[in-house]
Amino acid sequence: MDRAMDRKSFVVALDGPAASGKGTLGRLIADHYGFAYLDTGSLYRGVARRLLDAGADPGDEAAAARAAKEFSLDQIDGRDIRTREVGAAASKVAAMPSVRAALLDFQRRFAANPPGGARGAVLDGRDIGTVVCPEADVKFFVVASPEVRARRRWLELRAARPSLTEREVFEDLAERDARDAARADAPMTRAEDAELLDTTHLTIEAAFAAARRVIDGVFQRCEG
Ligand SMILES: Nc1ncnc2c1ncn2[C@@H]1O[C@H](COP(=O)(O)OP(=O)(O)OP(=O)(O)O)[C@@H](O)[C@H]1O
Ligand SMILES: Nc1ccn([C@@H]2O[C@H](COP(=O)(O)O)[C@@H](O)[C@H]2O)c(=O)n1
Repeated sequence: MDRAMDRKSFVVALDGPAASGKGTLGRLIADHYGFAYLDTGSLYRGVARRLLDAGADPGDEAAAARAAKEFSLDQIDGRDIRTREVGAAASKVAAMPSVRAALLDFQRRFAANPPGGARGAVLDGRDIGTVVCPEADVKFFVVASPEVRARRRWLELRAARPSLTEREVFEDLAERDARDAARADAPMTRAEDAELLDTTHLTIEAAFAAARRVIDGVFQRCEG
């Protein structure tokens, strides 16, 4: 493993639709291999949160681009960016090329020079394997059925919002996924060289074990 990682930062890219399990896997992979982890969705959510807090329209591209240019991760410390409203607004600002351009450099720098001197980086999002890090060492496209994803996200959100129904979450995810896949700039799509990881019937531990097998296989090929 050491020789494989002597060189540049080792990059793991995780893409896929909402609530498929990318972030869960990303954190586990980063902990296991001692890599830095970046949830790139939090950048788009942070921009959206800022606009909503300022009473601005998330459809206002000039305001969104300004917020993206001024964005830094510490702006989201302690802020609730995991709400339905922020998720929906994030996918609107994420369709704007000027917003994506303003956030691209930060993501690429994180991958190439992971913070804390880590030897690798795990990034999860929608366009990591296709646009942000097309040269990533390992790419996954993580999926699960829409029903299973809606259930998982509903279980997560209902404590803060007991009136929320599973159907509403299902519809939110369907709308967001459709917008993310249809936009012209950096749409959500599986990179040709990405491993498809379907977590519909996998526990978190089983999905993590499947991801580790792929990553360990790449390490071994690098060493051999
Ligand atoms: N294999 C699994 N089995 C059961 N629950 C899971 C599994 N993977 C993830 N979860 C749960 O599903 C929810 C969504 O997972 P996670 O946040 O990792 O998805 P995500 O793809 O990163 O979503 P988003 O793109 O919206 O950030 C979480 O509550 C997580 O604990
Ligand atoms: N690389 C990325 C990451 C995210 N987005 C957009 O942000 C929205 C929220 O992301 P979550 O991962 O937190 O669900 C998502 O729906 C995308 O619109 C993106 O475009 N590119």
